[in-house]
Amino acid sequence: MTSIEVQALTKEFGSRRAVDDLTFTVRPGRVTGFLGPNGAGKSTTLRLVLGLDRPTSGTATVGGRAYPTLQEPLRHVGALLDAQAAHGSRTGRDHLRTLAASNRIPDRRVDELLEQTGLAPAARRRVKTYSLGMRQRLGIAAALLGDPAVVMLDEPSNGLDPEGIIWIRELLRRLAGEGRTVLVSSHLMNETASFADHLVVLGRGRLLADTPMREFIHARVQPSVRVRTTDPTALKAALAEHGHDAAEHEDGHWSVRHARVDDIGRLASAAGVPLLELAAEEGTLEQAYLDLTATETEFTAQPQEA
Ligand SMILES: Nc1ncnc2c1ncn2[C@@H]1O[C@H](COP(=O)(O)OP(=O)(O)OP(=O)(O)O)[C@@H](O)[C@H]1O
Repeated sequence: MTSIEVQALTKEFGSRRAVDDLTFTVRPGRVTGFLGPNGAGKSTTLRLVLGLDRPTSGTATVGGRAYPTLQEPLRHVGALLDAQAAHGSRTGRDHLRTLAASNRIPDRRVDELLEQTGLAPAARRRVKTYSLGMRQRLGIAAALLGDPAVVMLDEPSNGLDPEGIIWIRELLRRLAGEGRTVLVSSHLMNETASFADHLVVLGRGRLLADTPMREFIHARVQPSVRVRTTDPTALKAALAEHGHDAAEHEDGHWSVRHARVDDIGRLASAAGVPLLELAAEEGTLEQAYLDLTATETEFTAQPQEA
């Protein structure tokens, strides 16, 4: 089993600390969402893991080894960092073949990946004619060429159409289900919520959270019960009588905080309040993330140098 281990990792660019004493482990068999505002240090951390930058101090290893020491690295770690990186004058197929050859990966694997990523019809077109979404798919194909145990993707949904977004979600779930280590950075909270089991959250280069996604949400957002009725006065009275705190929304539904759906259902029924809708409302990742951003100083605006 191959984990990504980041240990006391620090990277300075001049006087700017992009990554600040980071320690975390990304484990196999689950999708880890990598979150944080612009400039938090996500891409720098991924680059350090891939040996594309040298740390100022600390280490980043994959399965206990530094990436540059891996032989035929595509067979161990697949990464998508920059979808624009492919050479525009090559065809998609040639781009993948070149990568495959340098890691002794057979050409048939290239054709498999072109099929899997939906690029087969465009395989013989030059990359410069590809849309952003197609380049993104090409980058994902490149990452998966060597059937790696570790997959790291920076904003993989970027530029994908709705069908592509569903495809990437299912792909990530499948890769984790196969026991691989999957680390995915994203700014899209709904997207991340749809595929991640675990979260690593950065703010100004520091670790703010390393926790299962459910715990991250539950620690910050109280679940509530959503209710709609034809008789708001009676509902309000019944809730107040039982000490429930309820808020009415513009569209006419009510949220009852810190409540269980069974209790509200029983209470409404006993009071003869007609219900049109009754549902448990789980907190969302977006709410939890915004709660964190509101409370952590690491999220406050970073002065940008000219
Ligand atoms: N090569 C570099 N030279 C100087 N500063 C850099 C360099 N690369 C990154 N930085 C700085 O390091 C900080 C972290 O940047 P990084 O790109 O890692 O953040 P990020 O979390 O990936 O952001 P985003 O969500 O916008 O992609 C930023 O302040 C950035 O300006």
